[in-house]
Amino acid sequence: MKEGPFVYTEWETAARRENTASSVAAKSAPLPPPSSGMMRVLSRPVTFVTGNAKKLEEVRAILDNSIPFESLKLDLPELQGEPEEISKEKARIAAVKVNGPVLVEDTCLCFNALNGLPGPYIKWFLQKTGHEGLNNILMAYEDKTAYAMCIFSLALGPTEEPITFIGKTQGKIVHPRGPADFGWDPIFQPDGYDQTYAEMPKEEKNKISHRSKALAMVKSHFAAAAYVFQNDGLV
Ligand SMILES: O=P(O)(O)OP(=O)(O)OP(=O)(O)OC[C@H]1O[C@@H](n2cnc3c(O)ncnc32)[C@H](O)[C@@H]1O
Ligand SMILES: [Mg+2]
Repeated sequence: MKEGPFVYTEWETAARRENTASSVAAKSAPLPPPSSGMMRVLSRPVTFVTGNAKKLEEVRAILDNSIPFESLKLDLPELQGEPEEISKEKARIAAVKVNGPVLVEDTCLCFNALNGLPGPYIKWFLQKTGHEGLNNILMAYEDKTAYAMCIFSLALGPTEEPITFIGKTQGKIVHPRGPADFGWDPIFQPDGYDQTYAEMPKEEKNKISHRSKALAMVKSHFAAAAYVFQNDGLV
């Protein structure tokens, strides 16, 4: 089947609307010429590639079957650089491995006192210093504010430029409270709440989280692009 261009125009509008409404940023690759109205056919559902079972759990709950996707547990390399570039490169690598459309996600925890660090390196900071260590780093600063950022990158194939979707939730770093079953959830208290992510019921976190804001944009993109799946999304 012949592949047509993306329907980007409407999505761009939707993205700007979202942006104003919720301070969520969406960025795309340089846009191709306006759509001729042809639909983009994907040979199969998008593969969400992650090595993190907790992320997958949240993505499943938030998407709730709104986008046909399958998942693949694969530990992709932890890259260095600016968060958006890391996420895009991750998508390129995943698309080559899967040889098809992929969605990947990179999560950052950014301390304002440290101009955004640890950011994409939070995984190592958490592993090496733990929740208390992360608090100790901030002892040198008055400013305990931080934001959680999630960057999804969608690559429709191994040679295609990934599109990114960014969701942010503002909050502050606190001493750990609540179950320690997902990353830095116990030390992140979102603005407007007196509970940490870890203390909140899952459904509540999924309503306001960095991940749900980014996924709202992914959903808008899929709705506007109206991709057609050759096998109707059934694998
Ligand atoms: O395979 P991938 O998808 O890369 O999964 P990962 O566990 O390596 O994840 P990242 O590279 O994005 O690193 C982010 C770190 O932040 C943690 N993390 C991700 N999302 C989180 C969330 O919503 N709440 C708390 N911790 C989170 C995660 O466990 C990692 O330690
Ligand atoms: Mg990773």
